[in-house]
Amino acid sequence: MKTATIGYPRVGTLRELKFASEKYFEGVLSKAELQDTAVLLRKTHWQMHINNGIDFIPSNDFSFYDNMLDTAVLLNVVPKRYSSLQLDPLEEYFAMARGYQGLNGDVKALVMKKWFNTNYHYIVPEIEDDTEISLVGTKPFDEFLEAKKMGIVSKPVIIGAFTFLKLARFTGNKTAIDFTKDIIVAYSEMLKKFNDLGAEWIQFDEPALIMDLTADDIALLKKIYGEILLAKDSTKLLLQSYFGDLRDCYQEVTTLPFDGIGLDFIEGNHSLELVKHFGFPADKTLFAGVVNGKNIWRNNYSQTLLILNELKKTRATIVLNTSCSLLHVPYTIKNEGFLTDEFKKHFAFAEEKMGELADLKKITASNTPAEITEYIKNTRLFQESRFCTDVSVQAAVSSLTPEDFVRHPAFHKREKIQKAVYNLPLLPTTTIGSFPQTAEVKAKRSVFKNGKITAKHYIKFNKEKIAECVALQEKIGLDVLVHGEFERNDMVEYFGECLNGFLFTQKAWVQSYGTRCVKPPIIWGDISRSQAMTVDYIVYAQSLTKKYMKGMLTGPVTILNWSFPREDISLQECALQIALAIRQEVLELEANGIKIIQIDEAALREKLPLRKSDWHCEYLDWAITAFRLVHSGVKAETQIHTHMCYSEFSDIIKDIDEMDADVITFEASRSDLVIIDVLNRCGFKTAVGPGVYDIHSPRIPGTEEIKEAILKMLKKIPREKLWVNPDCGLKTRGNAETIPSLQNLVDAAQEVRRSLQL
Ligand SMILES: CN1c2c(nc(N)[nH]c2=O)NC[C@@H]1CNc1ccc(C(=O)N[C@@H](CCC(=O)N[C@@H](CCC(=O)N[C@@H](CCC(=O)O)C(=O)O)C(=O)O)C(=O)O)cc1
Ligand SMILES: N[C@@H](CCS)C(=O)O
Ligand SMILES: [Zn+2]
Repeated sequence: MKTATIGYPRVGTLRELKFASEKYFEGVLSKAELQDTAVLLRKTHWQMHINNGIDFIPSNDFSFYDNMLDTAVLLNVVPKRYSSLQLDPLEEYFAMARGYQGLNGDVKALVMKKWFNTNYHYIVPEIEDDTEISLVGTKPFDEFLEAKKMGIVSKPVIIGAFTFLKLARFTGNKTAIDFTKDIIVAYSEMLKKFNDLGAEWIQFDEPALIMDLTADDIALLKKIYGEILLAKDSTKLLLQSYFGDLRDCYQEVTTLPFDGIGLDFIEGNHSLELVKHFGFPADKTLFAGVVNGKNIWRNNYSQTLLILNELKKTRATIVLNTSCSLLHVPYTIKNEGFLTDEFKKHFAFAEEKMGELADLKKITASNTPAEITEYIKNTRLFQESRFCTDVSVQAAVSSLTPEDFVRHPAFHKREKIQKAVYNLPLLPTTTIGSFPQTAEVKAKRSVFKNGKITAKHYIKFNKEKIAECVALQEKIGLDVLVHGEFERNDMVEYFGECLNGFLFTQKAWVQSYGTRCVKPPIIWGDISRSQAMTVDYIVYAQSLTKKYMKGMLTGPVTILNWSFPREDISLQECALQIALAIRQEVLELEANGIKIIQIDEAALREKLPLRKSDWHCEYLDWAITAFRLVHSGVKAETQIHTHMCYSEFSDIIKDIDEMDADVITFEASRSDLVIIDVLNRCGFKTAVGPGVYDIHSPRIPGTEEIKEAILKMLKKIPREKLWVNPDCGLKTRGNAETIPSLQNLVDAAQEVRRSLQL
């Protein structure tokens, strides 16, 4: 069996692309220097594939920001507000990704959304009525030729036409169907061009096919590929799915004349069943996603062989593949100096996963796989005990009763009590928690972590930052203050470091969006809290002001979803363990006089199963209850806030209300406040703070712009329920844009209060 990967990380083992891009944005690095970094990274990644003997090596998986954005540019899907800036192509590309504020104009960034059920974010292409989709770009061809120069006939990877149209946003009256003719022409030309360049295979990524599909979707799929496939010459076409199974279109896909079909046997719960039930055409190649592209635990070879043995029965050619792009895992375990081999041997990051593919190739080639050294070693690993249980934690979870998940008194009673206690102005202003993580803050943490300064020195520094932050917020005139989160490297990793049961890494970076990366902690064992994690800093921050200081925590579902989870216990069990630990922190904050506590559940929507039928049974029932467990023990007057980064929750609005928080803040500005209508229609009880400006972009929103957003919200949301805040935390921003943006926010809220005589 041959081996393949769907795509590879691109940010660089030491985040070279991040640093080069950020220097380019600052004007410190030239375009040519940025391109040099990109060339070197691509070369390195291809070489890694060669070193591991991978047969199908991807190209065009590289991106300066995001592959959906790359595809939009390739297809001439550039909204006029960007093309009219008259920037050079790379600048125009970054203007779409990050917004632009400069000599040529002032434009917001395109909408950014979660990439399926991952912590990666894509840029949403915007198709206007007069957009002319056509193949205008050259990136995939250039990168194919670049690989060819290294002697590699790579497998170009392109977002497929179906997924592109399904994820795009149509801003006028036209819909996907009005653009199919043009997109078919563009993709057919692409096929021809690759054929001329000598590509043996081309991979069209179609993750949208694993979602619930309507009859119209299936008709669209058949139309698109029925025609694109007519343009096929000798270059073979691989339809690659991932993040689930093709249960709604398996027969259509296997009937179309693709040369290869990529199926996910990790997240695709029905994939094996579909193959067994309907068969798989013996004349096609089955790219079998058997190595997990999302989690970092080692592959269990004996279990994988069971799947492969079933697949062999189809008599199709089988290629050993990852379940999705390796973009979602870190580069290599080799760089982890702090983890001992006892731990490391259980993990496989991107590079090690290629090693696993190579092992499986060797094992499957043998008539006596059980005698192959790699197989024996792997079997032993899975027989070993991992010493990761804590019986007291397990007992605490199993003794939970339904009453532990209910907060008293009920919402409306609490609302009245809190109104009387807090005496906040209408439209209270606040922020989401973090303030700019400046170079100074990161450098101080770095020297602390490297043992060059003492804990005492580090804590003193953080307290100085907190004091500055509190003074700044008072000066600006915000109503509810935050401590700024200067002590946190990340809102999840920080808690992972404080809690028992987690492992953390040094260089295991994974791209989240653009130049932003995260280092997800690893859930190794049962989770517990042995000491307070935030209380000292929050209590200190509260001591500096008469205003309310929000305690700031990350919720159990988000900690779980943004970590690498265990595979030996259920996600529900793990979420409840974390919930019990965070609950203790909530109660300790309350006992220390903190009246308002925010428990971020930024990632709650993210892991909602991609198919509606699985929402409740597989997720919401335990995710919402885990959150409720965290705050059900507080007093009526303690105000619980939560925050979600994305407003993509119209369809689970009742469940969000069921979280029973007192206030929820969320992203709304980058998605045109659509969510506000939904809140209005469904009689949402929780008070809301829909973000009035986008923090993912460096542009400074004007007071008028923010006033407009507030007034628009007030048309749909009762004034007693509306909070005014940015979209998300300010950690990625600099002080230069944060201070004027927040001042404009406060000025806007005050002007609205005056104008409406609130
Ligand atoms: C809110 N979001 C988050 C998501 N996921 C998370 N896990 N966390 C989030 O906050 N998902 C959705 C959204 C949007 N996504 C992100 C993702 C990442 C960031 C971000 O700001 N990332 C930072 C890295 C943060 C971090 O871990 N910092 C560390 C390390 C800092 C560092 O680079 N240190 C240098 C040394 C510095 C020196 O010596 O001067 C080094 O290690 O080499 C820390 O602060 O300690 C990023 O820069 O990408 C935001 C939103
Ligand atoms: N409290 C966090 C939430 C981000 S989603 C922050 O402000 O960064
Ligand atoms: Zn957020």
